[in-house]
Amino acid sequence: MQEVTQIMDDAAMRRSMTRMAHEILERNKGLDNIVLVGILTRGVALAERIAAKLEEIEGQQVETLTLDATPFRDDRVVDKTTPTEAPNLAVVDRKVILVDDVLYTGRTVRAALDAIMQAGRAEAVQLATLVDRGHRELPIRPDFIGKNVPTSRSEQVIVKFREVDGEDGVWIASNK
Ligand SMILES: O=P(O)(O)OC[C@H]1O[C@H](OP(=O)(O)OP(=O)(O)O)[C@H](O)[C@@H]1O
Ligand SMILES: O=c1cc[nH]c(=O)[nH]1
Repeated sequence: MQEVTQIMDDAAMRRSMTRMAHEILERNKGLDNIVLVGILTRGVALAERIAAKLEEIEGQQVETLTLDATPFRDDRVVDKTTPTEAPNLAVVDRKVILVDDVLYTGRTVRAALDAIMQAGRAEAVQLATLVDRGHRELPIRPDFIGKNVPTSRSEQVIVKFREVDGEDGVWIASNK
């Protein structure tokens, strides 16, 4: 039987995203030259939420770009016979904040970093995630974390965003 437990409601998510926005501003001393790059699917929703919060706090717009890291993955079947095209992302000389909803093995972020490098040389790349659930397979560590959630590998973290899923919240699903 699957047991599903909610660990963040919409208010908790909102508070975490607000804190992350403040941390981004503090670390970067403002928003100059910053671009948020959201990884499909829910990283994009998170990036847009954080961008809206940054704008609310600073009164300055921040650009949000969308990245599909799938062609750059090393752990799912992709066509290796044709070279992967560099994504059309304006990152050259900008401070990129890579955004994803869950950080687990780190393989999605590795693929995203590969995509960003191919798009051009960013001034810096920082990583923001709503949930860090551990179990990294690569030396990747987030700069901005909504919530650290210790998990076992058999569990699943489910993040929902209103824009994508019709509601906001985070759940852990485990098989009992
Ligand atoms: O650190 P990792 O082990 O790579 O796992 C994290 C990734 O897994 C989920 O994406 P998923 O692959 O389910 O795609 P989706 O967001 O498009 O549903 C999540 O949104 C992260 O992108
Ligand atoms: O538990 C997990 C692992 C990877 N990606 C998710 O969205 N949840």
